[in-house]
Amino acid sequence: MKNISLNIEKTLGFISKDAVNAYEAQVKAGSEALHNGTGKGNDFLGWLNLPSSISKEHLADLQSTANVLRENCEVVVVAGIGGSYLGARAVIEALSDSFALLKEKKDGPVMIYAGHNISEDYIYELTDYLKGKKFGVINISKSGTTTETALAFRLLKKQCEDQRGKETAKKCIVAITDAKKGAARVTADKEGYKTFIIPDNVGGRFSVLTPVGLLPIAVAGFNIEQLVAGAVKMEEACGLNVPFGENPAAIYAATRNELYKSGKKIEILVNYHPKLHYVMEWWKQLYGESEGKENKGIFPAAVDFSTDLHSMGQWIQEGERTIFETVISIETPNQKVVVPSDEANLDGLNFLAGKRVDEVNKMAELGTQIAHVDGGVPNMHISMPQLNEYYIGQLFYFFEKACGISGYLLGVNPFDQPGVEAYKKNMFALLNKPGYEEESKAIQARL
Ligand SMILES: O=P(O)(O)OC[C@H]1O[C@](O)(CO)[C@@H](O)[C@@H]1O
Repeated sequence: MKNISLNIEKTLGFISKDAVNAYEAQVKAGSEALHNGTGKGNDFLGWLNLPSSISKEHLADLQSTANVLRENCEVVVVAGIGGSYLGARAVIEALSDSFALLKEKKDGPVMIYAGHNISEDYIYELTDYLKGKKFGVINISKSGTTTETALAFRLLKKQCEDQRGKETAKKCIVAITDAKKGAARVTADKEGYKTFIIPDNVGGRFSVLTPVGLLPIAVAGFNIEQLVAGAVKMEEACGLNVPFGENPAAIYAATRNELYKSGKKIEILVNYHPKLHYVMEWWKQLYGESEGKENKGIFPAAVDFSTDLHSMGQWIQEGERTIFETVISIETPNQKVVVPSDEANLDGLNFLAGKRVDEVNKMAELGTQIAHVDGGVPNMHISMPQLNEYYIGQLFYFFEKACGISGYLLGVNPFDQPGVEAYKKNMFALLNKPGYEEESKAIQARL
């Protein structure tokens, strides 16, 4: 079976191959720091050997819990924010039929999301949609105290109990949280929910291969064994002893850092299949929270092409030359559609007749790559043989490993996120949360 592969050829007019290769020693030091646990944030390295340490029994436990939800729920709400929902959503949206929600016949529960915003309209519309429905909830929060998620869960728990009764609700609510602390743990223990633990040493954005990602993905009907198998494959392919030139995580980390050093401050992740939209969102959190600190770090952005070629395409082609692109390309689509011939040919598209739509998409991709490189945008290319669980598993681990190395190359702690506390502190002060009296006074004086 093939692996995902990385091609950096189209960055080499902007940075030299020698400059990339010159990172070899630094990358080795970074990888060793990860594997030996001697670098910054070394109490959050549980993700590193996670794929190969997932047991069959654990997967079976997840699958049987997923089956209970599948059997008892027509809708399952995944409540979580950031790393506590993006990985699951990334896989579920990438692998689901784009119109699954509109189809009468469903293969499993409808998967929807909550706890990732504080919009009153969203919460109203969600709870309204759930009225009269047999729904369940997967409540995901590592800290167990995240306001967005806790607020949504408070409403969903009540609605589930009111609609389905306490006993059924108990069967249809699952908590994924810390082993001991946090409000989500306290509630789950008190109510007797089935729970899964997020290991202490796995941060939210690295948690997709824990129950955080695996349970919702299994509930949606996707193959978590294959997802893990793909990640295991990349754990090997990006391992400590794999030579620099053959290690995709090492090369990606080195190339993006060299591009950054040369003035390319923004990395745009690109897809040509909108189903990958949430894979990009997952990646944005992974790199944004890991690297954006100490007044440095590449800004991770993302676009869906060719859609965004008709909006952001102008900026990318001719705006400030501080960007580079990383394209995720799917070699073979899962479906086949051929462009039909038309006798009148009023739209002038007969030159495409007989071709697969993917051939047109691939020429859009190639044409864009050439145009953007000509326009001063270095281009990295990640090739994914197919869109399935196995290759998404590979992609996840590849990006995680590269992120750890890249953060160390940049000289930051890739495993903390102190900056996200600032808004929370102000919000609590403004809402007069008990314990924030001093902050409340201080912030009121500034208004
Ligand atoms: O799982 P939790 O603790 O609710 O956190 C959710 C998200 O919030 C953050 O802690 C940022 O506030 C992320 O790092 C994390 O993925």
